Amino acid sequence: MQKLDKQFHIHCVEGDVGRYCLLPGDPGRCESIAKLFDNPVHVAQNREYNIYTGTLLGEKVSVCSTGIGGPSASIAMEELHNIGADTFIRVGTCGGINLKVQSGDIVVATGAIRFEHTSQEYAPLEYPAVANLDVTNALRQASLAMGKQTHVGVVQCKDAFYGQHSPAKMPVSYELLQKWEAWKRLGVLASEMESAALFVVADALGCRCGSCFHVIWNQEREAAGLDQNMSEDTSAAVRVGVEAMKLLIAQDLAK
Ligand SMILES: O=P(O)(O)O[C@H]1O[C@H](CO)[C@@H](O)[C@H]1O
Ligand SMILES: O=c1cc[nH]c(=O)[nH]1
Repeated sequence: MQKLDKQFHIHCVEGDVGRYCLLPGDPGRCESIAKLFDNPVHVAQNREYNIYTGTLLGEKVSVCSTGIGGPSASIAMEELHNIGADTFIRVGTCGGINLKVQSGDIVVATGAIRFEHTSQEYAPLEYPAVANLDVTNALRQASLAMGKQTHVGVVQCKDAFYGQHSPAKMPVSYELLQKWEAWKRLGVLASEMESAALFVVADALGCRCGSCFHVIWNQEREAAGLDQNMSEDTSAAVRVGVEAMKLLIAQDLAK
């Protein structure tokens, strides 16, 4: 596929997006991210891909939703990269695993467990899904500056949302329950669905990618009788992602 061609899924051409891209899963989260850009314009919408472009610190920045899971997230990153993007921040939601992670907190991923399959079509399982250090540091700095309770560490990715939430009813419960116990003992912070694929695809393409998340709930805290809180307000994570992107742009401009 030619670089200048309209990209098959995201329906964008070169010039439509910036080198800096925010990647929420939910198409409905794009508008709230774009509202924090200067001069945002709605560029395209096709399938789960909703795209706006504006500027931050005078540099062109875009937001493109990825939909749910590694397959559609990898397509978004590939096609955005085809038309010039090379720096990505996923702004997602997650469910806490570690007991210290509470509803409404922010999680910043240093790496992601590859319990999904998209990344295996890019790299063997021995290869780790690691976030870019500069992006991760910017996300941590932005979240702490906002006074948010911030947890930095490993997240778990999977393909089946209900494999996380109803593992006992799955025919492969023996595997899901045993591995979940391992994630807990290893101190894994939270579970989500796209970062493992995004981190590995970013490495394959020579791009930078990091992730921050709004914690919706924590099923382990609930099971331990600690709380049953749930929060769907992603506005803080959105601001963390945008502020971190500004930090990266400022660093790049200073080079
Ligand atoms: O809120 P988003 O960014 O979609 O992220 C999380 O929410 C979805 C599941 O509800 C998965 O995509 C998961 O990774
Ligand atoms: O529990 C959760 C919440 C958001 N996303 C997930 O994948 N799991």
